Amino acid sequence: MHPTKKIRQTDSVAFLGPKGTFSYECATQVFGDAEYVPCQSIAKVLETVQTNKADYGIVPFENSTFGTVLQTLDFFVNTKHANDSDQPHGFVILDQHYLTVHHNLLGQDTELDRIERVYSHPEALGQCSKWLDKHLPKANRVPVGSTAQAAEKAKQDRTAAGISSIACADIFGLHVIEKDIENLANNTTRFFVIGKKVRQPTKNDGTLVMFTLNHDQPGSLCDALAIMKDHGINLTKIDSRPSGKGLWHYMFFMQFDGHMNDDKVKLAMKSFKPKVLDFMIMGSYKKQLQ
Ligand SMILES: O=C(O)C(=O)C[C@]1(C(=O)O)C=C[C@@H](O)C=C1
Repeated sequence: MHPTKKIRQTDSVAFLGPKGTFSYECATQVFGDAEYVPCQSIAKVLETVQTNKADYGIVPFENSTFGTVLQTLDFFVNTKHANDSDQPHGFVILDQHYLTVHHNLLGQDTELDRIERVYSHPEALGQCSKWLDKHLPKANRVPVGSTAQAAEKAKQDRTAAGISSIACADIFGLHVIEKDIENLANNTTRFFVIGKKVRQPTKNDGTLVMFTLNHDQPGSLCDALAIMKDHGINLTKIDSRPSGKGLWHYMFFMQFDGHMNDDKVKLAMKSFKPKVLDFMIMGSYKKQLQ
């Protein structure tokens, strides 16, 4: 059983809606019976947990084909510090879940020639770019809030199609024009489970932190990363996004092995923090096989 399934049945889970999205599929795999709260955007999912309107939230973090989900990172960047806390105001990452993602072209009309536009979430359009280039090179690619919103749009327009989960064909009463149109057959999205409380260490965990740096000081990133090496902590992913603090100024995201409450990690963070600015621990989660 997945560790997160220990929740009470009355707990509520915010997800990128409506029902039929991959976020919904992931949420039901993780939480089973729960009260589900559909949200219009990834930012709204996080805000819903932040403002206590749901106990948990599910957000996509990265995809094996198209990379990091920028909408999620950018919400993290804008998260405010709560007093002097190392943790962002209102939520922590407490678990993760991998979902195999198969995309399908859905529409009212099954003739490819008549499709003038294709709706989907920007991540899904990216994950299906090769199929679209080959089979629908002239169709406009229109980004919408989620893959299920794409199916909703396709239901309103005979000359459009949506890239969505297979479940959306039944939910919205659409034909499956083409199945499995993702660039890579093993297309997988990694989701974070967001909540209020950090989980206990399991001896096989990962942690995500974010920070900025003094960009004028040569070697400041190198000096910070050297601390992790010195403490024998393995780094597993680094991202950067505009920090919002000025032109060409960045927020760095660093993922590494270990739990924020492990003594080894605590010691490393004590030395790491003075080397960086705006440091925040986003959370720790059990590492899993995909
Ligand atoms: O639109 C959806 O179905 C979502 O749940 C969002 C999302 C994403 O943002 O990555 C989730 C999984 C897939 O990678 C495609 C889209």
